Amino acid sequence: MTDEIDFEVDAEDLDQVATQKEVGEPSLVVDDLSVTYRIVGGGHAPTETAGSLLRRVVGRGRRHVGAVHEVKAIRNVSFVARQGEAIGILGINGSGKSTLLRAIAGLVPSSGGSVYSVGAPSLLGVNAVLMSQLSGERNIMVGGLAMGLSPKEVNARFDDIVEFSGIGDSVYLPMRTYSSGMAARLRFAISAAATPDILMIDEALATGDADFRQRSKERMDAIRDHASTVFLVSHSIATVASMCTRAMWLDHGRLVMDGPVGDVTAAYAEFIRAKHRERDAARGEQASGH
Ligand SMILES: Nc1ncnc2c1ncn2[C@@H]1O[C@H](COP(=O)(O)OP(=O)(O)OP(=O)(O)O)[C@@H](O)[C@H]1O
Repeated sequence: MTDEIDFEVDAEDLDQVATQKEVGEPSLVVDDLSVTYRIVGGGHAPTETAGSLLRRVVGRGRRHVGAVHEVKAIRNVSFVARQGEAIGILGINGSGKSTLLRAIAGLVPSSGGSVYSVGAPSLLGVNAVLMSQLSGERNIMVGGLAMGLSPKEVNARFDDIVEFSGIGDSVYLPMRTYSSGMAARLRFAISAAATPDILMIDEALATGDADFRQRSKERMDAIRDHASTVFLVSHSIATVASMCTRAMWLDHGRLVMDGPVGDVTAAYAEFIRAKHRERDAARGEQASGH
């Protein structure tokens, strides 16, 4: 867990508001879900103090290289998502946002609780299958297959994906040559090419321009029209406010707030402002030598 606070509070581009749609049947039930990562080796817990480090170094501590420690990334989270909802997931670094999506997609095992879903939730996020040494073209195939499309379906949608991403002829170059914005736009275009029952997008929209965001929003709306649910992880309060109808706020793996997007983004923005004030005050004290 870091105490880094690296995201905006002010909505500089709230030109759009998420389209309200009639919500339908439950698409996903998350019941008392917990996820614990077990880390083998490394030798020390992240909370280690100078004292505990000294004890360990001089051999009186119990920890040793090869020790296992646990990170409770998700703690007893429960909610029901419905068809037609666009749900933003907010929280500072390390609060458990990606882990929650990965657990819903079945990519990490849960240590407690259950997830029930209609269809298979599809996750194409920052850490997804795409490979930097392959061209965008090959990655469209790899990503499309990972989203559940057949090779024929991927080929049929290839031009649309390239056009949506706006990367042009760069699609034939290795992805490692892309800017982070280009890569993020391509990932989003691939994930949005399928219409899964539950689409989960991890940090894909942060780098697009206004035009790309508008197209993304339209695509997310179209997916929701198909009785699907969209989850969107973002560090940007403005993105969640403009793309989502509902928001969840995670902190230390706990779901601290879940409700209409306006209420949650307002409370979360206040929390971030308070963190900024704390940090500035601490810096001020340091600077004045206290
Ligand atoms: N594969 C892993 N092995 C061990 N610990 C992990 C792993 N992935 C995440 N963690 C830890 O689990 C906690 C939650 O991480 P997660 O990536 O889900 O948070 P996040 O809110 O998505 O963070 P960020 O905003 O920085 O992407 C953090 O303490 C992180 O260090």
